[in-house]
Amino acid sequence: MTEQITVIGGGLAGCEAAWQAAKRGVKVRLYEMKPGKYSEAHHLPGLSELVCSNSLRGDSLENAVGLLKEELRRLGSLFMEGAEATKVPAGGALAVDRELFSTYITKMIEEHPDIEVVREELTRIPEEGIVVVASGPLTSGPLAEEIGGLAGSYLYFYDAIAPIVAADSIDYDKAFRASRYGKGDGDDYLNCPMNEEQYHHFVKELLAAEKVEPKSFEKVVHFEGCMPIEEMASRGIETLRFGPMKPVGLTDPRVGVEPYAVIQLRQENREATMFNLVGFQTKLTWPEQKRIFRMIPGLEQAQFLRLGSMHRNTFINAPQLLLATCQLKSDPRVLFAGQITGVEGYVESASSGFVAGVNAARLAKGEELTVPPAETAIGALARHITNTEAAHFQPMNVNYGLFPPLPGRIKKKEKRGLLAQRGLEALEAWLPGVAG
Ligand SMILES: Cc1cc2nc3c(=O)[nH]c(=O)nc-3n(C[C@H](O)[C@H](O)[C@H](O)COP(=O)(O)OP(=O)(O)OC[C@H]3O[C@@H](n4cnc5c(N)ncnc54)[C@H](O)[C@@H]3O)c2cc1C
Repeated sequence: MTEQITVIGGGLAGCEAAWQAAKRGVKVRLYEMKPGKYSEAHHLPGLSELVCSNSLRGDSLENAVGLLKEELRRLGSLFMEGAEATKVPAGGALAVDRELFSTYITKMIEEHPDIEVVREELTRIPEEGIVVVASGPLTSGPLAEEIGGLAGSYLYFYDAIAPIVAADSIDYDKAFRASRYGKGDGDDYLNCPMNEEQYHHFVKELLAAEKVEPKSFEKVVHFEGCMPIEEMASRGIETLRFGPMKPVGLTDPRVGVEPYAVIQLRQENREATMFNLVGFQTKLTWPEQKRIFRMIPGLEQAQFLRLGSMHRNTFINAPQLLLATCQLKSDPRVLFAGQITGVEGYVESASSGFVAGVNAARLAKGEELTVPPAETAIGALARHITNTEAAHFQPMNVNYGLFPPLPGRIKKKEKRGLLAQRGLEALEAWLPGVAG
């Protein structure tokens, strides 16, 4: 019986999987190719790097991602421990200082006596032993080829990243502090207001701006939750005003009314020296980004610390290839976790890493593998990854349709509260002692 496992990739899923397996008394060898080799989207040398937004999204128990986070908290997830320790103000959302977050997780993993971190690119899946593949959407080329061979094929779609500006380059006479409907501390975001004329001019310029074109042989498929801003704008003049530029619930205190449209800036680090443009992921060329985004009131003199970009995302056809335990049907000693399974999002990736870590440990110890209960958000996610082809394109929300039916005549919000309660009871039954 092997009591050692290999994890490939020290991202959100890989670190959570390694942590959970080690917590269960199994030795882990974790391979991470940074800092020797970086993907196009990774920049920090540490583990568990958040590549785009620094937000882990809503923290309320009334939405799927909030439920997932609460379950992870109760399950003793390292991801949530790191997030709590490094959070920054973000209204009703949970956002973190990405450098502190990565530093925190790296330290915890590196100092764990049962985890050995090997800073090397793995180009092949080891032929023996239990392996968790968590190399992410930007899995390095040779390994992606190998996974393609093993899994029959792999797929891809495109993702885009939002720009970050320096706080001291923002014009605070124009930008105002407020969070939507006064959530959080009520002033967690900076908001750049636009009037109707400015908005129309901005959309027109955005549509005409030069974009980075994909290579001719590449078919560009975007994930809806990470749609480039210019792509959204092309769907209709009002689309942005009902999307990332929505003014609802954001009153400009200087005039006492909601602006016609708003660009929100979210604090990026603890020192509040950087802000990201919320929802402004883009594939405009770099000079065009500077030109167009400096049209935003308050950002005329903006200094860009990071510009937006677009990346290919690799994933396997999980519904066809994986069991809900995260195991590869054709070779059950190999488990997959994180975005390479087609699931999308930081919290979702960490959640799937949690399930893979628990199951890899069980496999190493000769125990029976399980899927978290269907009443839980983490259980729904595991089923969602493997049951639905559509998982690749709508995974930001756990599919509530997968939960068992509840008694009729309950309002939606109450239903979700009830699910949370039932979910916690089910969690306790799954991993006794964790949900108390
Ligand atoms: C461009 C982009 C923007 C995104 N924006 C958001 C967002 O705003 N919000 C959100 O919730 N989610 C976002 N996501 C999704 C989110 O990043 C991922 O879901 C999450 O980071 C994936 O976690 P992971 O552990 O699967 O992969 P990662 O966090 O990418 O970790 C994989 C790790 O494996 C390493 N690695 C790769 N190949 C090898 C190899 N051969 N050998 C050794 N190590 C290797 C990499 O260096 C990396 O550290 C975005 C993804 C991308 C690509």
